[in-house]
Amino acid sequence: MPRPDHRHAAAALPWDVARDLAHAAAAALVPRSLPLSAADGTTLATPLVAPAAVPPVDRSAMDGYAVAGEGPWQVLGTILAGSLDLPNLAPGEAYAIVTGASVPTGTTGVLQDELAVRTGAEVLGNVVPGQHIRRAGEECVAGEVLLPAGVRVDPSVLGLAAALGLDRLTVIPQPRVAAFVTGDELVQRGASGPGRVRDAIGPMLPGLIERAGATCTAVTQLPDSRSALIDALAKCDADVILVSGSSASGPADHLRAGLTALGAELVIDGVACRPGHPQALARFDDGRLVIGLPGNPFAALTAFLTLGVAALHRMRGLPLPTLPVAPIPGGLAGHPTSTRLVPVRVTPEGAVPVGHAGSAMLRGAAAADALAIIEPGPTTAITARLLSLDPGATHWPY
Ligand SMILES: Nc1nc2c(c(=O)[nH]1)N[C@H]1C(S)=C(S)[C@@H](COP(=O)(O)OP(=O)(O)OC[C@H]3O[C@@H](n4cnc5c(N)ncnc54)[C@H](O)[C@@H]3O)O[C@H]1N2
Ligand code: MOO
Repeated sequence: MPRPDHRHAAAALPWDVARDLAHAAAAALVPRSLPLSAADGTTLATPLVAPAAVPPVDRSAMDGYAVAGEGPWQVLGTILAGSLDLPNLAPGEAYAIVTGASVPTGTTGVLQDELAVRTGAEVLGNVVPGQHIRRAGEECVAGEVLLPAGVRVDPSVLGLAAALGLDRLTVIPQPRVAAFVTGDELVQRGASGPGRVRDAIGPMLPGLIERAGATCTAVTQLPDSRSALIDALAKCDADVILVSGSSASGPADHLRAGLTALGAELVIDGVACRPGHPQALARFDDGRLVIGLPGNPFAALTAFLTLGVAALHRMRGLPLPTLPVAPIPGGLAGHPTSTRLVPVRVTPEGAVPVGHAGSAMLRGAAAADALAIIEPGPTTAITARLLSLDPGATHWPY
C-alpha cells in the first residue's frame, strides 16, 4: 500500500526533473591552477595541449647497440639515458645504449642486446633501418591537443602531464562536501537497542563523497536542535552541506525551518521517489548548496545518489551522466505515482533485484551494484535505467 501523503507530497518533483534541477541549481566551481600532486580527481578546465614534442629527441627503445650502416660494428663507448655528449656515428661504428637514451646522429637502428653477438670491441647482428628507435614527436608534437576540457584528471592524465613537462594543470577543483548527521537517538559505537540507533549514514558518506569526485571535509554529529543546526549551517563553508535525519515533518526535524531562518532558497522540496521522498535541496546566496538526506539509511543513500551526485557533477563541470539500460528478468512493478529505486545486482542476464529494499535497511543495497529506476505507473518494467551505487563508476556495467 502506498504511504499516506507526506506534507511535501504536493511539491514533490518527478525523479528525473529533480535530478535535472539539482544539476542546474549548482554552478561549476571556478577553475584553478593546481600542482599535479593536488590535481587527482579534478576536471580539466582547459584542453591539455602539448607544450613540446614527446619524445623531444629520437630515443632508443631497447638496451643494445646504436649502430650505423652495415655490420660488423666497432663498439666505441656507451650512451646512458642521462648522457649529454653524444657522438656522431660513422658507418661501421656502434655505441652500447640503454633504453630511453638519445640515439646519436647517424644511427641506422638499434640492435637489441639479446640478438647481438659481441666479440671484444666488435658486435654483429641484423638491424632493420629505424628499428627500436622511438622517434621525436612520435607520441605528440608541440601544440597538439591531447585531451579536451571536461576530462576527469586521473593518475594516467597526471603521468601524461608530467611526461609533457607540465608542473601544474588548470582544473575545476573537487567540490568540498561537509555532512551533519542529526539525531539524538544516534550512537557511534555498539549495537542499536531501545532508545538507541547506531548511525548507519555517517559511515557511508565519506566513501560516497570521494567516489562522487568530491572531498569530504567532515562528518559531524549534531543533536536534534534547531539552533545547533542553524549555527552549523551558518558556519560551514563547504560547497555542499549534507544534513541527514532532519528532512520530514516530525518535532525533531529542523532542516526546513533552519533553512528558512538562514534565508536559503528551497529549490527542491521532496522528490516523488521511493525510498527517499522527503529529500530536499536548498541554495544559499553565496552558491553553497544544502542537501537534506532522509534519516532512513537506504533513503539517505538514494537521495545522495539522486540530488547529491547530480549537483556534484555540475560543480565539477560535468554533464549529468546518462544511465545505461538493462533488462530486468521477471520484471518489476511500478509504483502508482513515485519512481521506485530498487537495488539490483548486474549480471550477464540483466539487473536482478536482490530484495531487502525497505527504506530503513541497507541489506539490499550492500548486496547490489546499482539501483534500477522504475518509472511510476501501472506497468511492470522489463527494462530499466541503472544508477550505479558507486558514483565514481564510469564504464559499467558491461
Ligand atoms: N508523518 C510523516 N512521517 C514520516 C514521513 C512522512 O511523509 N510523514 N516520511 C517518512 C520517510 S519516507 C522518511 S525517509 C523519514 C525521514 O525522516 P527524517 O529525515 O526526518 O529522519 P528522522 O525522523 O530523524 O529518522 C527517520 C528514521 O531514520 C533513523 N535514522 C536517522 N538517522 C539515522 C542514521 N544516521 N543512521 C541510522 N538510522 C537513522 C531514525 O532513527 C528513524 O528511525 O520520515 C518518515 N516519517
Ligand atoms: O521514503 Mo523514506 O525516504 O522511508 O525512505
